[in-house]
Amino acid sequence: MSKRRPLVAGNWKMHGLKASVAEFGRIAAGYDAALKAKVDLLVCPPATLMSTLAVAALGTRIGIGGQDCHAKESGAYTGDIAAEMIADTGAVAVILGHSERRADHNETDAMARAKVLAAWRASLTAILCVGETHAERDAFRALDVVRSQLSGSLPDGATAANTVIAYEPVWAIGTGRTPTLGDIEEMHGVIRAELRVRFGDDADDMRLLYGGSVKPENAAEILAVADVDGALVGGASLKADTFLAIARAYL
Ligand SMILES: O=C[C@H](O)COP(=O)(O)O
Repeated sequence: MSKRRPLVAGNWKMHGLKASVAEFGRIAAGYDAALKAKVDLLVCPPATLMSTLAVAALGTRIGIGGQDCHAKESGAYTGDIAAEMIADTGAVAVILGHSERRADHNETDAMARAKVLAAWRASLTAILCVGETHAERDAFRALDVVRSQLSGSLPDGATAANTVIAYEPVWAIGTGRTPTLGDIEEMHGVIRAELRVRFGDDADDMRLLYGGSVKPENAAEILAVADVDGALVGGASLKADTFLAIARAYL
């Protein structure tokens, strides 16, 4: 029997100033005993807020995560952040291979793979994102694209403790559009099957998140889909009310 505990993760992307610490406080205040019993929460703020939120999160059981890291431990890489630096703030996870990184920074599967290894080196959980574009789905290539992203960006050595996979169809991010529940189930089933081939029974304990326009209105039906173990939430994670409402779908 699977030991998967749901995870609702918020990706704040490039949103948030010092004033957002109060919003995090509202998330922490609303993460009550009933929610704590059912679902893990993770908040991934911009790098400028990571240390502050890691301190604010002490004692709340909410994890803090980064949104990207460099593959190297240190060096002359202006503007970059090492996984070790993320861990040093008190953060416990890092989002990697997000489609916005792939599109805006030309990140390849090989680069995402190197970053996953960096995250593990720093004892961070890697939240590895995969997902097809709309053109790829229209061309019936979505399953193959995601299989290929997984094989190219997920190194051997993945475990339920060090890795979370987030399926995020690129065309569903920030658009208000979502795949059908059947399409989400099919994709998550394929990802689980791929993980089983590589990692055996351990794959049954790995968490697979769905991401892309998750809101309070659609959370319950999406989170009830087989092999969906939580959500990676963008826009709706910026407000405590909507973020917590998504988590409450598990109550
Ligand atoms: O990482 C989060 C996703 O890109 C989803 O963003 P969204 O919830 O704003 O569609």
